[in-house]
Amino acid sequence: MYHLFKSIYLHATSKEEYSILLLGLDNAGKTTLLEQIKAAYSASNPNLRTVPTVGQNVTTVSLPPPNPPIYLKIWDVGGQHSLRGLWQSYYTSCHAIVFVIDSSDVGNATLAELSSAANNAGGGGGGANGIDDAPNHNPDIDNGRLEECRLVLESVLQNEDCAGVPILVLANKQDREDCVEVVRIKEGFVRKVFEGEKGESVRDSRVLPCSALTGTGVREAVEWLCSRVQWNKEGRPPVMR
Ligand SMILES: Nc1nc2c(ncn2[C@@H]2O[C@H](COP(=O)(O)OP(=O)(O)OP(=O)(O)O)[C@@H](O)[C@H]2O)c(=O)[nH]1
Ligand SMILES: [Mg+2]
Repeated sequence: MYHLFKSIYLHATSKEEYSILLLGLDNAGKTTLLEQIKAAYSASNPNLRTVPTVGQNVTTVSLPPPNPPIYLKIWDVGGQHSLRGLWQSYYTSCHAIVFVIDSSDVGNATLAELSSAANNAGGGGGGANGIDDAPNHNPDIDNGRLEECRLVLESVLQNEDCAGVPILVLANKQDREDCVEVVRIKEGFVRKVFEGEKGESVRDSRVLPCSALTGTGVREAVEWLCSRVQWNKEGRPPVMR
């Protein structure tokens, strides 16, 4: 009888916990985003004086009503080239991935040019390092780190440990005057990568604008994640805490 009551009590008082993995190139804004999420859900001030992450940062937030009573455990990992090999050790246990893009570092290309850069998937090795094959055919077009970003996003999508995991692409730094607007990142770049041969597996995805620095768009991002991890909970069950 004791055990029955204990299990009823534990069931009634425990909450689902989902792990969210923040990925993206170095300087994209992952740690700043983590700080804003932590601040938004714990009524504290964000520490926006970030330094490049070597290793990981992690924080757990509990969402207030009307959100469902769940925990999000958010993992922020370093995006520097030499650290990207560590990402895959997080894939099997994550419930969603946020891929953060610096919208001010994808160059000045038009929508059509962005698309053709995205279509340039080519046959190259395309590892997670983004330096092997970089076919930037037109020297007049400054693509910033778009090509590197494409290779890295493709390598995430291709990894079988990420199969079926919802992916939120955040077009970050939308507060900057020199940023590329979200529609261009979405239609000209991300959609092509997802529809390309290296991103072909069907998955739940969304592209949203945000500014991790000002906090704009951060709650919308968290709410999307919250709904999608729950929607996918048969595929990737939560941990009970
Ligand atoms: N203007 C602007 N700057 C931002 C924004 N988000 C981050 N930054 C700045 O971009 C720089 C890098 O931010 P981080 O959050 O440290 O970047 P990161 O992705 O964690 O970088 P790594 O740890 O090296 O992978 C910092 O100077 C931030 O202040 C944003 O939304 N707008
Ligand atoms: Mg960081």
